[in-house]
Amino acid sequence: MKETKLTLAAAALNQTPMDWAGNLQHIQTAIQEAKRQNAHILLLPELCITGYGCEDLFLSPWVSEEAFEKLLEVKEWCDGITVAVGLPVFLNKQVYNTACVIKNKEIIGFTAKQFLASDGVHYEPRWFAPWPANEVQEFEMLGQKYKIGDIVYEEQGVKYAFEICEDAWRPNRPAERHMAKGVQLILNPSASHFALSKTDVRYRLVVDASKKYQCAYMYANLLGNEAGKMIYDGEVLIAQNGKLIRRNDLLCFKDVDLEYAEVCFSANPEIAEVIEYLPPIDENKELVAALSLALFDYMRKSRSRGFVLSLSGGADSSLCAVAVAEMVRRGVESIGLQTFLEKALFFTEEEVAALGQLPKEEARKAIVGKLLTCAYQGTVNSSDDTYTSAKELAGSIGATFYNWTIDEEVQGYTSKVEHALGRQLTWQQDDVTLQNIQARVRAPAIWMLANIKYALLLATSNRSEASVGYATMDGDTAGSISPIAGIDKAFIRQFLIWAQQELGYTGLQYVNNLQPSAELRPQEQTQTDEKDLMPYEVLNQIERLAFYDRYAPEEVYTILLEQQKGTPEQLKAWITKFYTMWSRNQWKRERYAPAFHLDDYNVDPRSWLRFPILSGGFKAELEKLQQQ
Ligand SMILES: Nc1ncnc2c1ncn2[C@@H]1O[C@H](COP(=O)(O)OP(=O)(O)OC[C@H]2O[C@@H]([n+]3cccc(C(=O)O)c3)[C@H](O)[C@@H]2O)[C@@H](O)[C@H]1O
Ligand SMILES: Nc1ncnc2c1ncn2[C@@H]1O[C@H](COP(=O)(O)OP(=O)(O)OP(=O)(O)O)[C@@H](O)[C@H]1O
Ligand SMILES: NC(=O)CC[C@H](N)C(=O)O
Repeated sequence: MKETKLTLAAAALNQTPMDWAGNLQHIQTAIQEAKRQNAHILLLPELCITGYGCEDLFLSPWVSEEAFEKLLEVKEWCDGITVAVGLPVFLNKQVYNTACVIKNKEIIGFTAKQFLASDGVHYEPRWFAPWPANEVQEFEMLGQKYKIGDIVYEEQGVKYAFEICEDAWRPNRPAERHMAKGVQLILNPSASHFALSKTDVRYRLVVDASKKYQCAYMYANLLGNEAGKMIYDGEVLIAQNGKLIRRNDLLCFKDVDLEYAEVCFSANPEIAEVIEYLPPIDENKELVAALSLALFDYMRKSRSRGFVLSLSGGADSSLCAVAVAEMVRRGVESIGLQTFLEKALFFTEEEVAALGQLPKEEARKAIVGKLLTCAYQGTVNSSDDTYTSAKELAGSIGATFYNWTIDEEVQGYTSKVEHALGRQLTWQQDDVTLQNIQARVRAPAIWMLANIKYALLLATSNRSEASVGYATMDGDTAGSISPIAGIDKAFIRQFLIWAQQELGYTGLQYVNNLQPSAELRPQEQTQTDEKDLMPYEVLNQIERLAFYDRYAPEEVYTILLEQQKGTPEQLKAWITKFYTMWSRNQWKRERYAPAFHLDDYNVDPRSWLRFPILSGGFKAELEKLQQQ
């Protein structure tokens, strides 16, 4: 085999479904950059012309037709370079998820995805048809004939072929067959959603495949919060024969993040620059990077002017506040102050100039002050501790902070209802009602601030309380996005300690000394979440065993008993409480504000976990459990 050297480039793109102009702009920028680096081949992410998250729009033939028109525009930018670009193709009344190869302004083929992603957050079989292995067909579009299917391409004698995202995740992956066809380079355009620690799986899929199939392997993922819920880390990998050659910094705030490398193809290729060491995964760092990029993209793509938050000084709302502060810190670090403010879309030229004059730290706080408005809304049941926590945290990050009480409004509603019923409401008889009215009365004023500021109202729900419906509907669930609803409470609490110590958020010292409490009952009752529910650690374990590992209630009990998580009686009581509350509160999970997918699973019925709203509530299974 004669030696050939090719410069390979791959770019992560921050796309948006159906933002034709924006998506094409990023594709053009990537092509220009790849040409500047004299790249022979440029790989772009899966479905990057339309965006990956177009949902049922993929079923409308006109969307594929429009994408084809855009492809013809992209083609014209590809002089002297080969570019792989993703789009849906409507053919024989079906839609195929394809990567189109354009070589020197000529379309030379479409590779169609063979394995459709259908687990967790993915629903591809609803829109696309899988392409059969080894099959190549011809089709006609706008008077031209094209090849589509399982194609092997060639660049200067180097044979290459594709695995499109999920293709690489299956045992019978196309790479198994590519080898026999003499393929030396595999391209993988992906839309692989972010989840904690997932990069490690991708690394192994790519690097191990390059070893197993003795080939070069290039991978390009989407970047950013594309369509609202899923976040993409923009991972770019280039590997050869089991060695990693290139990998970028994940979750950056750029529109286009391109990496390139010269790769030698021969019987025994010399691999010059090898990355020997990748730092170990730190899930806290991953979380803050994903959360802050997701918030920034959501804000600018929804054309909102920042965020409003009902800040209780407790863990959940404190995390939301820190996430916005980190959005500013990481964003400015990633793309610079000027670009960050321009991308935010609503800062005036004068503001940008004035902020540019300030010392770094001051500028950051001033930006947070514009982007985050918080209010502490106390009642007679609130403590000085939570007030101090909220005020100090807001002050330390520069957020705008208001403080008012809601006792008058609570009293107003309570008196009206008491008058109508002809009796007083009491904590003995009306506990939940008297709690919920406080949570509900916090909603209207905070919504007012959101309306005044044209800002997004952050709902602070976490996954643990979503599982058991431990929240007041239209009260503390009020909001337009729920950034942390995918993360469990135990993770949130350890994260805040880490953020205080490692990221320097000294304002978190107060919340880190508090026990989570709703503060909805009179203070002498010392309400805590864990007294109302069960230890969060146990709640999280039951949730995971029940809905991630999919065990039956009895099996969950046996596992927790073996792990000595409680006495038999305690465990039976907690498991019964969990399943009962889980079933009763599915309707609430249907009504949460859009949530980011961050952990390896979530409980959102619109993305990861579907469950009936009305059900038997595990009655028979829980009765059986009691007899154990
Ligand atoms: N299947 C179904 N479909 C539709 N609606 C259904 C339903 N099942 C019950 N409902 C309705 O749900 C309503 C009850 O729901 P909702 O009013 O939200 O209230 P509910 O779930 O009864 O109580 C809220 C719980 O959350 C706790 N909480 C509240 C606020 C903040 C915090 C905190 O941690 O800070 C904790 C509070 O201590 C209490 O235990 C009832 O009116 C009932 O009719
Ligand atoms: N005194 C308060 N002032 C402003 N908002 C409040 C107040 N009390 C509760 N809230 C709102 O209700 C939400 C739900 O309360 P919850 O207790 O679940 O969360 P938290 O207070 O942030 O954290 P923790 O549960 O750890 O105390 C809060 O995140 C906050 O948005
Ligand atoms: N777009 C895809 O095919 C994504 C599926 C793949 N299993 C992933 O999560 O990365």
